[in-house]
Amino acid sequence: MGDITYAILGTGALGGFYGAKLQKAGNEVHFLLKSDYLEVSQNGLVIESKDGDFTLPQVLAYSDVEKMPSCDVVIVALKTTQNHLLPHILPPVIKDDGVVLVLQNGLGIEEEISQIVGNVRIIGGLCFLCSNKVAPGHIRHLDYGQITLGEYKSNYQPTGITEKMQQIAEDFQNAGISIELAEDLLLGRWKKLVWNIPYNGLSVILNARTDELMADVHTRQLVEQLMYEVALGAKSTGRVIPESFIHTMLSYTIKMKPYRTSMKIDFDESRPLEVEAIFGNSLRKAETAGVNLPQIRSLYQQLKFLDTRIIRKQGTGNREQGTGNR
Ligand SMILES: NC(=O)c1ccc[n+]([C@@H]2O[C@H](COP(=O)([O-])OP(=O)(O)OC[C@H]3O[C@@H](n4cnc5c(N)ncnc54)[C@H](OP(=O)(O)O)[C@@H]3O)[C@@H](O)[C@H]2O)c1
Ligand SMILES: CC(C)(CO)[C@@H](O)C(=O)[O-]
Repeated sequence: MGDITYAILGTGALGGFYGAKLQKAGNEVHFLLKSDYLEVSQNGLVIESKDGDFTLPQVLAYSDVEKMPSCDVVIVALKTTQNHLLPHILPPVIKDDGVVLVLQNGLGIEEEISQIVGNVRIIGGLCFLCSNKVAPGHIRHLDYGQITLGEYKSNYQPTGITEKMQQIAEDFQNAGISIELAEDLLLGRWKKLVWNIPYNGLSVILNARTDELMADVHTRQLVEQLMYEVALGAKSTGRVIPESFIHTMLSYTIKMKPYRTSMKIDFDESRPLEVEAIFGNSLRKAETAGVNLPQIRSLYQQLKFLDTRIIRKQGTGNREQGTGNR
């Protein structure tokens, strides 16, 4: 049994999958749930995975953070559209010398979290994972799973490889989760956006899967142009994404099983979209450095239109941070 205790805030496709793997390997894991709480507290979690199916008939499930113990590592696995909840749900579950591990997509989230729990360490994780929640407490892991970990320091100064990163990496690796350690979290986050910005955005706007976007000469070109614009964004913050990385992402996606991106799934299910964390924050970071990213801005404007329509229909608020009027 590992010594580090874990809390999972958001037991969905990603949090449910990694949390279950950590528990299966013998770690103490506390799972926060919302609509699946009753099912999971009674019947546990079911994981269908390309690496082998398993069930955890009993898990430590909670519907209220006030009932959870404070933990060494708190994994933020909500959709970023729910991050407005963090000032309320994060402080009660994190130990004073604990670590917040942010496994969400997007940019600038660690900065936002440091405003809430400035006294604890924050590590970001870029998850190359294809996983869906198919029923309450039932996760389907389709492909990949590697996480790139990088520690946050104010203004995203590179931290190098820290001992904390190595300790957490060890637990994840023992649980069968492949880990890469990054010296520079901001560079890692921009690199992940090279994938998420074109595919998440275009899959929604053009109603297409990744294979369809890659099969058509025009959309393939558009994907590539957007990737280069993400690299420009990275450069505006002093980070260099080599051209070879863009080629790697293009061929990685061609080899990928036909994939409906998570933003497309959210759109199809009429759930709020992670527009601000992925697009808005990237535009704002580049803009602060005096760089305009017109093609990304165009995606952002279209996605905001669609997102606003979803939110109006639901009558609920997507309270993702951001000015919302780029
Ligand atoms: N899935 C992937 O393969 C993947 C890959 C890379 C990165 N990511 C990123 O990982 C993050 C999480 O994505 P996901 O795919 O795991 O989303 P998800 O399946 O929607 O999981 C989020 C979970 O948070 C729960 N939740 C929402 N509000 C809550 C609350 N107030 N209290 C407790 N639980 C609450 C949701 O429960 P309800 O269903 O009850 O609302 C849901 O189960 C996103 O930033 C995404 O971009 C995902
Ligand atoms: C990029 C990805 C499809 C898997 O590599 C996944 O990490 C995602 O949706 O962010």
